[in-house]
Amino acid sequence: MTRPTLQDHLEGWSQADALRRDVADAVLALAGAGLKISELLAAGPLAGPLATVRGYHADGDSQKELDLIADDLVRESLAGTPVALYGSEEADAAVLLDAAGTLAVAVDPLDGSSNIDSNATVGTIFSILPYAGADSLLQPGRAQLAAGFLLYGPQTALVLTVGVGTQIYILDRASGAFLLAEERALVLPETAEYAINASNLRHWDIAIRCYVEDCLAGVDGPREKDFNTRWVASMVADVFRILVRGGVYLYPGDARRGYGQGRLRLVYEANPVAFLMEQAQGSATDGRLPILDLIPLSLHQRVPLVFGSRAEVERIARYHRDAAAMPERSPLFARRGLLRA
Ligand SMILES: O=P(O)(O)OC[C@H]1O[C@](O)(COP(=O)(O)O)[C@@H](O)[C@@H]1O
Ligand SMILES: [Mg+2]
Ligand SMILES: [Mg+2]
Repeated sequence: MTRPTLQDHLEGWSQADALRRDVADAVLALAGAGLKISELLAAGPLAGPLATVRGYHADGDSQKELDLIADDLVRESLAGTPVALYGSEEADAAVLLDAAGTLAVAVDPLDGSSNIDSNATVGTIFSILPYAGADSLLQPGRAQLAAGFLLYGPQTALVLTVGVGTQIYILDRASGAFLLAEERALVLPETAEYAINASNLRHWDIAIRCYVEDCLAGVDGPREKDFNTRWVASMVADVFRILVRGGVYLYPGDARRGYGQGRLRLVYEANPVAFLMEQAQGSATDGRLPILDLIPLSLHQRVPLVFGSRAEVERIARYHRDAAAMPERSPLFARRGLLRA
């Protein structure tokens, strides 16, 4: 079976449309950077001290050696493409690459960087917007022209949307090309799997506690079915799993200092993932509004994030909107509660 390459697929989509061709150029450049990052990760310690902490963001998050190398590789790959503005999770401000360019690109060069030295899956997330001046990266997620991520696992994958479904490509190492593996990824609407860092349980608000409590109660609780937990601590790996077999991912705001709006960044992480989810018939919310409708106020703004199978995302949003929707409030379930504060 001959599979289309990423390049074939993008050429078929862009045809003679100038802006689409620019998007295709940017995506191919990002794929090229991804190939280099995947080679570094495959070599691990043989490629140097990739997990060594080299600095800190203003909000206290550490920057590892590979965070910085990946940022350089991505920025270099975009030079010479039609990208005007490059914003990176690793830099305070966006940089102008080419004032004549048509695109603005926001990148999380390495997502899941706490996993670098554990030989677990990490990735590179990107969001492509039309360039409209210095504040281009503050457009709402609905304005995205394309979004996706590279995943560095047993397979190196590229998950992409240009607004026509969500595609999955796998790197063919022999040719160096990304080959189409799934033309229309679809997130199952229902699931019995959820992903959350449960060590933060005591800091969650009542809606999140109630949701997780319902799942943990399994067949004996109000959901009347058993759930399974999955948490990779690499959002990209959780996104990929949800695309192939459903599930829901939660990184809510919590009561820890600096975590009122959760951990994930709207521009670099939540918007591209929300676009991929919606294009795969999943959904993404901050607990109240669809992520793609939010208007970013600053480049590094964090946002509570819940995405995945539609029925679960909708349930969690309902718990936030309407306390009465939480089964925990029912006197019957209250007697069985596992996690009561
Ligand atoms: O360590 P925690 O709090 O469980 O957070 C893990 C989450 O943080 C992230 O690693 C954030 O991304 P970065 O590695 O780019 O900072 C997500 O990929 C992951 O789901
Ligand atoms: Mg990240
Ligand atoms: Mg990162």
